[in-house]
Amino acid sequence: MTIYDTIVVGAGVAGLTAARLLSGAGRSVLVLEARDRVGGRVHTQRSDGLVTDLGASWIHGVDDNPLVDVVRAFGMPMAEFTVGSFQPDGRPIAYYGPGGNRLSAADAERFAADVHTVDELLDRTVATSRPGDSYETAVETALAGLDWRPERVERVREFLRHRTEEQYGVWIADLDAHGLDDDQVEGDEVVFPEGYDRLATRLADGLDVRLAHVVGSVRWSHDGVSVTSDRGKFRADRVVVTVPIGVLKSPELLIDPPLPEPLAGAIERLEPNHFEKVVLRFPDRFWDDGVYAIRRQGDAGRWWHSWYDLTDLHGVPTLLTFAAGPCAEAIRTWDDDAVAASVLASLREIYSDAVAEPDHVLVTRWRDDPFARGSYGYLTVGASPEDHDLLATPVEGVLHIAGEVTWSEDPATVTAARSAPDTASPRPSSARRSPSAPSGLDPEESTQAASTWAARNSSQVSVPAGVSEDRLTPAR
Ligand SMILES: Cc1cc2nc3c(=O)[nH]c(=O)nc-3n(C[C@H](O)[C@H](O)[C@H](O)COP(=O)(O)OP(=O)(O)OC[C@H]3O[C@@H](n4cnc5c(N)ncnc54)[C@H](O)[C@@H]3O)c2cc1C
Repeated sequence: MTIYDTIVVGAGVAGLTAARLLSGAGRSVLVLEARDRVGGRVHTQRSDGLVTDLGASWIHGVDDNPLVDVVRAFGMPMAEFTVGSFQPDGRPIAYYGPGGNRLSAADAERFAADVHTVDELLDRTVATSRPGDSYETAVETALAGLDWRPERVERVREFLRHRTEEQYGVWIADLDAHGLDDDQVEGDEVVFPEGYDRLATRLADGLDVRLAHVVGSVRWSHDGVSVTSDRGKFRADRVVVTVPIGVLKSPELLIDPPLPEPLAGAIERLEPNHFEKVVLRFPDRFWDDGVYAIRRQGDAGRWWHSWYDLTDLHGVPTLLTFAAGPCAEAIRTWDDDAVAASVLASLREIYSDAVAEPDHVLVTRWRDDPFARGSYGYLTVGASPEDHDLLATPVEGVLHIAGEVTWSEDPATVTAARSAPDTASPRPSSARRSPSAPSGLDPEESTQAASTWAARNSSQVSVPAGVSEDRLTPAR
């Protein structure tokens, strides 16, 4: 039986990056992937000539983002769409008030200013929160200090609730006070008109990836690892496990002996969320021109409050909305028609009869996907951002958990999945972006691996002329 240097479990962005770093450093690497495709939660549907990202769409901030170097090297065109992090302003947004009328520009500006005021207060209440405080507690503490009339406070409260749901797919009282600590966007946000999946297919180039291999157990000792899939058993000196937090928590993947502390505690405190996309394509546009998003305030927007205009990106009239947190939990058992009917009823409260029946509706089901079991991880009340780092603690130099949920600077993102395999041990915050090692590599080898990574990307990938800033064209 071949004994590999490293087996990587999972061919998402984290697993493929880890495999490239290691094989670039001369290691023999085998990647085992349960699905019949690479990319994991980066998944693009191509049908009827349309390109739809069903998982990740955005890079949430291109400044100083290592992922941007990779997508540029791969020649992936990007389009600016700076609205993916639930900003209250910055780009044109059509706000509809509780009564269903569009807010004037001045009212929308006043509302956005209120959100910024509370955000500043919130920074302080989060920083001084006690262990065990929820994000809701921090928000209520910030709001309690205001002498505004109740209606004005309520608009900001509901905005922060919706932001928690869209950013982390969880009800505000179930997220730790520090659950949005990483929520800063540096620079423009971009999306991928030709599909985000190109990143994964390019990363997989030249790697030994075995698709349709569902790993059921990882047995490890000082002597190495034995990984059993439904298509056979494989051996290696070490293993990098990049499956999502929902899979790590499930009994479907056995790690034997069980993960020790501090990893076990971190897994307990992190949870997979409820967050799904609903994409609707219409025969004609009926919504406001020249806006990135439409937002609804008041009780009517309890579930469906934000729609993103993807028309220019998709080439046909298209709106994207999210089922997040309690809404996503509630619609889990609904069929797509019922979900569409609910979304359309909300749109009709704004645009009445102008809302046509959609030609096409797409509802994702990541929470029920056995190889995702949620869209990404969040910090339960009592958890700490450090839990992400603790989960990346190498186990006896043999086993390393990597993936989105093990990176505390930008967890829940493709950026995190790209960065997590760089590290071998918990990092002080100041050193989080410095390249360190995948499991089992010492710092010197790590630097080598990182340079090999860079060299491979520049020598093996032909970068078409003009790819860089000038491909950052607006999506609209
Ligand atoms: C709806 C949605 C929207 C999102 N939006 C954004 C966004 O706009 N921007 C952003 O940056 N991020 C976004 N994300 C998050 C982003 O997609 C993830 O953080 C990132 O792709 C995770 O990469 P990963 O490699 O860590 O995990 P994955 O991509 O999940 O890779 C893990 C791999 O392990 C495989 N696997 C699981 N179980 C087994 C097993 N038993 N045996 C073998 N293989 C197994 C899986 O099939 C998968 O391929 C979104 C995610 C979703 C679902």
